[in-house]
Amino acid sequence: MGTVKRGSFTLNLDLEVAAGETVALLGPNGAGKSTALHTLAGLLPLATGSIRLGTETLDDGTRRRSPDQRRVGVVFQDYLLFPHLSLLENVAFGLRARGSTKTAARRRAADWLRRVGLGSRAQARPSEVSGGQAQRVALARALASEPDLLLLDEPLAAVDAGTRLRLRSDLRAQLRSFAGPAVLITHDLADAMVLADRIIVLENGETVQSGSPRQVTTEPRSPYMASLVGVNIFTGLARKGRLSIGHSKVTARTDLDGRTLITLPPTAAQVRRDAPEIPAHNIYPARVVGLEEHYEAVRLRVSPIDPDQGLELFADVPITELIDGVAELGARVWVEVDQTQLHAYPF
Ligand SMILES: Nc1ncnc2c1ncn2[C@@H]1O[C@H](COP(=O)(O)OP(=O)(O)OP(=O)(O)O)[C@@H](O)[C@H]1O
Repeated sequence: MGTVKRGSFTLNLDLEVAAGETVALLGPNGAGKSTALHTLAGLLPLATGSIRLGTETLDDGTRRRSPDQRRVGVVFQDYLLFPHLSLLENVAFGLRARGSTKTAARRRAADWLRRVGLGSRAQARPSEVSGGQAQRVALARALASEPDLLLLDEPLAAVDAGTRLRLRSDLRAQLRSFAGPAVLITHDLADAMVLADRIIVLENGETVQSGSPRQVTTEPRSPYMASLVGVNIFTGLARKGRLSIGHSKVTARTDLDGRTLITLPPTAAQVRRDAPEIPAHNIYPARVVGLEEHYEAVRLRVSPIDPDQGLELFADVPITELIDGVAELGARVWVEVDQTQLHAYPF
């Protein structure tokens, strides 16, 4: 790919997807995910660079194939099914538009509805099926025209949490059997992890990191990605076997050398009311500056009284271990960082 301009926003994306591979573009609102998807679909022009699909050039910054000249299947976030057509006619519509005869289009559409488990609902209208079923119709419609590239725009955003789990594994199976490249955009980490072989994290139009789902989650490279994973992230410096973190006196052993990123799970910071009997460099006084009730824990945001002593971080206190006076905004507490759970990796 290359760059895409949208008003004052610029997307700068280097994207290569192999046949049979699913890549997720993951990022916050306004990161440029839709811009990327619309450009691949032919709805927005490239400013520089090129888009190639197999041996064909779809856009080289000067000449561009229109959306209907591209063999690209798109599953939109809100599915865009025609309300007055049956599910069968919805799936057949794209085939008819691409020149299939009515009979052939209907036969193929019926076959695809069966493949997504909706063979018996072929005559229903979109208003008569659930959100999850509508999602499967949209997928069948995209796949029925045998696209060379499949694009999915937040494919599970419109379904409830329970349906989402089941639909996610169904969709994963469908993606596995799709032979071409697939690009998925989402801001849901679980969707990206389950559905994609590779994740590209986009922020402000730029790639922040890319790798396997495991790589991007174990070694997040931005505060956004760390917050999606649910870990604290800091910058540090490794020198002569010692890792110093931010300006704090909290240190740890390391084999690395140079600038590092460091994560710490919120469960690896203990919050206590009383000062320790034996002072240690990983224990420091702090104040509770934020508080969130979670299912089995209270997540506290603690800020060191002296920024040169400790780290500002999230700490989870299990409900079963809550002590009076700790889970209160403004409370003065002691924080102990479990150094064994600090994970450092090159910056
Ligand atoms: N029609 C438009 N004209 C000008 N700028 C636009 C237009 N649509 C979007 N933008 C800008 O482009 C940037 C990227 O938007 P985009 O919709 O690609 O982000 P996104 O990652 O898909 O976000 P979301 O998750 O909110 O859909 C934003 O800063 C937005 O303000």
